[in-house]
Amino acid sequence: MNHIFPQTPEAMLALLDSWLAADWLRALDVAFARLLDSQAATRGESLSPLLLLAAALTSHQVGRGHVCLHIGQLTSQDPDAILVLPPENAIPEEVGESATVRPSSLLSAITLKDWESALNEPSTVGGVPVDSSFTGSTPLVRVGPRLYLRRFWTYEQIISDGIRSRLAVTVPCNEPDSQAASQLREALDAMFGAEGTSGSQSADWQKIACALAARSQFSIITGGPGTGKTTTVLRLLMVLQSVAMRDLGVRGTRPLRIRLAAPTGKAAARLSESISGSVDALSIGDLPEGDRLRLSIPTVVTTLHRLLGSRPGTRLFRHHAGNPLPIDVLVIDEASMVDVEMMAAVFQALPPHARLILLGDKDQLSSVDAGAVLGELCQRANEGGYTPATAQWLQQIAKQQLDQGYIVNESDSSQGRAIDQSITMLRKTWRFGDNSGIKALAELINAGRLDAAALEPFQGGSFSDLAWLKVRGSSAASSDVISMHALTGSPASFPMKGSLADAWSQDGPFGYQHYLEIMRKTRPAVDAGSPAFDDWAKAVLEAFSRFQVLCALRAGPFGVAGLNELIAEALNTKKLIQRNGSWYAGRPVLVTRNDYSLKLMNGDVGITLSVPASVSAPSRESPSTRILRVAFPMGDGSGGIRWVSPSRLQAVDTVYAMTVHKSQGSEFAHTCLVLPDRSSPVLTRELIYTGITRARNWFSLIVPDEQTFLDAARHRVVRSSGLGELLGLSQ
Ligand SMILES: Nc1ncnc2c1ncn2[C@@H]1O[C@H](COP(=O)(O)OP(=O)(O)OP(=O)(O)O)[C@@H](O)[C@H]1O
Repeated sequence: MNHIFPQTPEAMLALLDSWLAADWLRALDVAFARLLDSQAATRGESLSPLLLLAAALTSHQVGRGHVCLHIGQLTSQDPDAILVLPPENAIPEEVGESATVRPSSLLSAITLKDWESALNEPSTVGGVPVDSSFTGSTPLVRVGPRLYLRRFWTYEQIISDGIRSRLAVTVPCNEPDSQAASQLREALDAMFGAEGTSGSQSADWQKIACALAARSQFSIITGGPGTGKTTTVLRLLMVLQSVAMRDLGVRGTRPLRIRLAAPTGKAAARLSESISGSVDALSIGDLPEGDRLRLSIPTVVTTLHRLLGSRPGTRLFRHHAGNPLPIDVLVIDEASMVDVEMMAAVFQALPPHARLILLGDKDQLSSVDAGAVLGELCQRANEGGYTPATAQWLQQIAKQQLDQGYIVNESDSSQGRAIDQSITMLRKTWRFGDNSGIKALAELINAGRLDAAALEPFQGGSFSDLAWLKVRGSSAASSDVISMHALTGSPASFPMKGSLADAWSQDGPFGYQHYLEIMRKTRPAVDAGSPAFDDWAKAVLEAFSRFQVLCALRAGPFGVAGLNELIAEALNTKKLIQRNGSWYAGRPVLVTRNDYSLKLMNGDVGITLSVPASVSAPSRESPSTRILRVAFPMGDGSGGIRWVSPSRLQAVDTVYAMTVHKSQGSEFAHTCLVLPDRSSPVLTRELIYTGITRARNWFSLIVPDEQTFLDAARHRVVRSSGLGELLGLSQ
């Protein structure tokens, strides 16, 4: 240890306090170290300063999305980078070198052996081999180089046990000559055709996904935007239900009880809309169950919180191992947003026989809270990792021939694990045409093949759905470009030509002026009655959802606060809104905290409208008196509007600009991503990819500096966790 390393617990706690004062750590992180110190003192023990540091840093890493602290990395890599200390937004003058010691200086002489001996404290740290069942109650748990808060170690165990027990179930259709296999074959052929929907030339990954998911109690279907995840899961549910319905009448059988869920209200509403529109349109070939089959597929999608029965103010749910959900199949969409704690709660609430199907895009940003469950489980999805036995089964049941590159060599025991056999990556994009710039840019970023030359076609106007706007730092000229784009969507900056441009401009790309014009032009007469105002609100909300400005940061001119102000001011100047207070007609707001009494969820978007007093509730005011109310979609599949008084909204932000993190699970016809003028640890490949893939028809990028974009696209996020190792996916 070097001379600056604190030699006593008191000195270490004082150092942690200085990190807290400098805003490097959260109060929670330091309080945790203090708690361990005082617990040890009551036992008459004294903990080593290094252990106290480890405790605070483990809590710090959890706050940053990691499931654990990777001690090995602290000795082999730059600790400042691993811990992001000083934090990305630290102001150098305030936390100058003299004020605080950096982790790199503090830990420069600390070896792995030092860590191991400090953590060898059985009353505080439970040390366990990778998959032993640990029943101790120590506040920290160490598994090899990973140090966990016990709660988070437990979540990983629950998830891994839930997956492993489901993968271990032998399903009858696994045996190609069985009756179950022949029923599955028939149902798959009815839904996809004997050769699959891609024709006989290439593998139909959707049919493969259905077949693999049908033979496993746990499965994942991953893929980029528009690769058909929803379409595939719908067909899968039809296949599962059709097979289940054939057995009806056999004692004890009934149609499958299926539930669909998503992590946020927004994502749930989007899946619900997509499924409702698809069930009737789906061809079910000559399956004998006919319309009964369609009716047995739910179209209502609930949030995970609602499904599990969250209890406000607690971490507990109404459904858990002692009161499991009464279901047979659970589908979770947008699973990349589900953190370890919620995923563990799902596994606990599922009855042991229930099938779990996860859908999501493995390359998107991970959950806001700790964990990267989908990304970690899908780390080998690109390569396939199917065993020869799986490939042969797919050939017999789905009539799909896997390319050799996706099949592992059976002699390599580290490959072709059980979990690999239940994951399918959809590889063909159906939503975007071959000339789509959105698709090409997203693929380029994911492939990591990025340099200035590769960006040229995107900047040079080769794609009609993509606009690349360069601005110069935070100058007045930059502000003008951003405000103009936010107002109009700048159709002229999309390289559309001639009559195509005219046709397209009818339908976009729009900016915010569009929804404000709809608001002004289609406002019902004051005595039109509540249904007319509901319809008006729906039209305004729909128009608003056609465009969204996204950004990476919260603060600064290119962050949420700066952009919201810039855009609101520009709309005000153009008299599209009248900002005479914090609440005004046209103000769009984003709910930032669940509010169960108002039935509003974090992420819900509403628009402030001026309506007659009688619209939202019986009122003593004169019917002609106009008041401000915020219109939110009801979000229960009814298509209704919930009117809320602004004074009741405690946690909302204006949402002309939204962070990419908040936009997960949403999609907009025109998405504009504004990047800051300097690199930041927040700017990552996952963030850029998630931003681009929120766009359905048009994508515009506003970049002050091309290098910032390139740096971001090269910077990957790797969250520390042990789930992959527990399931044999990584060492
Ligand atoms: N096999 C297919 N043949 C023809 N069209 C398809 C096929 N699969 C999907 N599509 C179409 O592609 C579009 C995108 O499909 P879908 O919504 O299922 O994709 P997704 O991966 O769920 O999209 P998202 O990224 O929005 O979650 C839909 O219009 C769908 O009808």
